Amino acid sequence: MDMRLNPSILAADFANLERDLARISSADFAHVDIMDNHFVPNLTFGLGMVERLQQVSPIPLDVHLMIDDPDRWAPGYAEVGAASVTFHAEAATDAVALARRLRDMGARAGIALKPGTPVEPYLELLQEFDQVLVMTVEPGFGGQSFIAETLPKIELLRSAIRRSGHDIWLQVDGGINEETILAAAGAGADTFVAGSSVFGADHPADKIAALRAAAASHRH
Ligand SMILES: O=C(CO)[C@@H](O)[C@H](O)COP(=O)(O)O
Ligand SMILES: [Fe+2]
Repeated sequence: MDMRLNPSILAADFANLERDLARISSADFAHVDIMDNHFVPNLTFGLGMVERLQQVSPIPLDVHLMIDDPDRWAPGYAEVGAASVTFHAEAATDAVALARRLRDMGARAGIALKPGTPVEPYLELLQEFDQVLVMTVEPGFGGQSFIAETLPKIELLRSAIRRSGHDIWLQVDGGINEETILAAAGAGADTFVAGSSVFGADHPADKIAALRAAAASHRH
């Protein structure tokens, strides 16, 4: 099974994003957290910033929308060239229609679930998505601790993805470090977002390699 390691630039230096994107060029995607101060109690940046990051990033962008009304706003991120656009199930009015629209625009379509959101309603719809993001912290802030109670949801999704026969990426986001990545990989995650553990390291490239090696050692 392929795996991906996506550093979150939420933990980068916002005054030096081009420099920090260069520091993670050995990663698969740069994870970009969009927060609107409504869906989550924090605010980051929006479409204009993503358009510019897209122009200077050495690796493709994995956009995570923590915003209200993604049905209206998500296609704009596909339009500026984000490789993947993930919106929250709790915020979308018509998740399937939105995912189809994102795919038509050439982006990978992702659906995200907060720690307390059950996955069962989505298990029959998995083929509509290219990736599913299981939040392993409450969305809104970096630097929180991994919530181990999310592991059964990851296991359930891994089984359902396997049954579906589709190549759907299973992403975890929040509190991922060299210890917690073992549990997430063991439960079946194959795509790992890590913010503070990568950018808090003296050498982000070495941390990316260490996280990859840890995940590979516990591959499902
Ligand atoms: O979406 C989010 C937070 O809501 C994440 O992408 C964070 O940026 C992850 O940060 P760490 O927990 O790895 O510090
Ligand atoms: Fe995120």
